[in-house]
Amino acid sequence: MIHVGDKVQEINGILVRNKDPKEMVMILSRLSGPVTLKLGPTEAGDTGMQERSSNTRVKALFDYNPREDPLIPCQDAGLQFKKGDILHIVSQDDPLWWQAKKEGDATSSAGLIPARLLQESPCRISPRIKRSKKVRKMMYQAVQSGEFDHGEIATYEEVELFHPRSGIYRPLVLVGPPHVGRNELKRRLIASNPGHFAEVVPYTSRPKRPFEEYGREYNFITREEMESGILAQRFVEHGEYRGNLYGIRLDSITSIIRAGKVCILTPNVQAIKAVRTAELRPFIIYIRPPSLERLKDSRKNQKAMVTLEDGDTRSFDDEDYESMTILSQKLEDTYGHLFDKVITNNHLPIATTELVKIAQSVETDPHWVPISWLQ
Ligand SMILES: Nc1ncnc2c1ncn2[C@@H]1O[C@H](COP(=O)(O)OP(=O)(O)OP(=O)(O)O)[C@@H](O)[C@H]1O
Repeated sequence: MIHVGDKVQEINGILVRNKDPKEMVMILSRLSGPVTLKLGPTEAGDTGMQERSSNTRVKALFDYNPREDPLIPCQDAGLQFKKGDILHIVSQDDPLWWQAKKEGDATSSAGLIPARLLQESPCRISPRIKRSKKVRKMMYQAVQSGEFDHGEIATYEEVELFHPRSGIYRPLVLVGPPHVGRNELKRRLIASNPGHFAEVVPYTSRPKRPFEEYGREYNFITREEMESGILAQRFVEHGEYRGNLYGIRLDSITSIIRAGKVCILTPNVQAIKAVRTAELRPFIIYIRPPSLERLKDSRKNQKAMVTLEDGDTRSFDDEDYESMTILSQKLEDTYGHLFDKVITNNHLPIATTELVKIAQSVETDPHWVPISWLQ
C-alpha cells in the first residue's frame, strides 16, 4: 500500500509530518533496532487511497500461504487465502505482486499476493527450478516481455456479483464421486417442491424396457441419431455403457430454464466444463462423502444400493467405499476451484436441509460468477 508521493508522518512514533527530509534522515541515523514508519497519502482529506483502489474482484483458484513462499519480498506483508476465497484486488501496479483484501472481511487489511503472471511462471510450476535471485530477474524480464504462456493454469478468475432475477433460475449442478448420493439428494430436493424443481430426462440408444415409458426414464433414440447429436455438440455429457450410448442434451436444460423452473443436474464431474457456461450460469455443488467409517455405517444403515448406468442396481462393497474416498480427494484437487458450495453427505436429512437452503439462497441472494457471464 505504499505509493510514490506518500509522506512520512511518524518515525517510531515521533511526529515528523512537516519536517524537512534532511531532519528525518538525521532522526533515522540516530536510531538502532527496528524502525517503524507511519505513512500517509499525499492529498489532504485522505481521499487518495479511495481513488487508487480498483473494483476488481477475483476468485482464488489455489491455496496460498505467504509463510511458505520463498519468493515473496516480505512474508509479513503477504495475505494468506484459500481456494474459492473472493479477493478484492486493491492494486495491480506491480506486475508480480498484487495487493488484495479478503472480500467481506472488513477487518482484513491489504496484503501482497502473487500476481497472475508470477503464479503462472516456470518457477511456480516446476519446483525444481532454483528460486535464486538470478531466476527472479529472468522472471521479471520474461513477465515484462509477455513470454509466459498462461493458458490453462488455475490462478484467479475475475468475478462479479450476479443478482438473481425471479422466474429465470440458475440450474443446480450436483457433482461428486460415483454413488455418493447425488441422485438421492436430487430426488429429495425435487420432492420438497415438485412444481418448482425439475430434472432432465437423459437420452439413450438402449432399447426401451417393458416397464419404461418414452420420455420418462429416458428419451429413446437410435444410435445414429445419438451419434450425430454428439458430433453436433448438442450433448453436454455423453458416455457408453455395455454397448449403449447415454447422454444429456443441452436443449433439455434450456427448455426447463425457459419454463421458469430450477433444473437439477447430476452429471459426471468431467462435464462441469461443458455446463459451466454464460448461457446456463449453473451453480455447482460438490457432494462430498463423509469419513470412510461414517460412509460405511451410514450406507449400511440405509441399505444403500449402487445404481448402474443402465438403471440396474447392486449392493455396495468395501471397494466402493474406498474408491469413493480416494476419488473424492482427487476430484476436489482437480475441480475444487469450480465448486460454488460443498455439502458433506453424511446424515441424509441434514444434507437435504443444507441443499434446500442453498437452493433458496441461489434464487434470492447475489453470488459471485465469472465476469464473462455478465458481459
Ligand atoms: N447420506 C446417506 N446416507 C445413507 N445412504 C445414502 C446417503 N446418500 C445416499 N445414500 C444411498 O446411497 C445409494 C447411492 O446414492 P445415489 O444413487 O443417489 O448416488 P449417486 O451419486 O447418484 O450415484 P451414481 O454415480 O451411481 O449416479 C442410494 O441407495 C442412496 O439412497
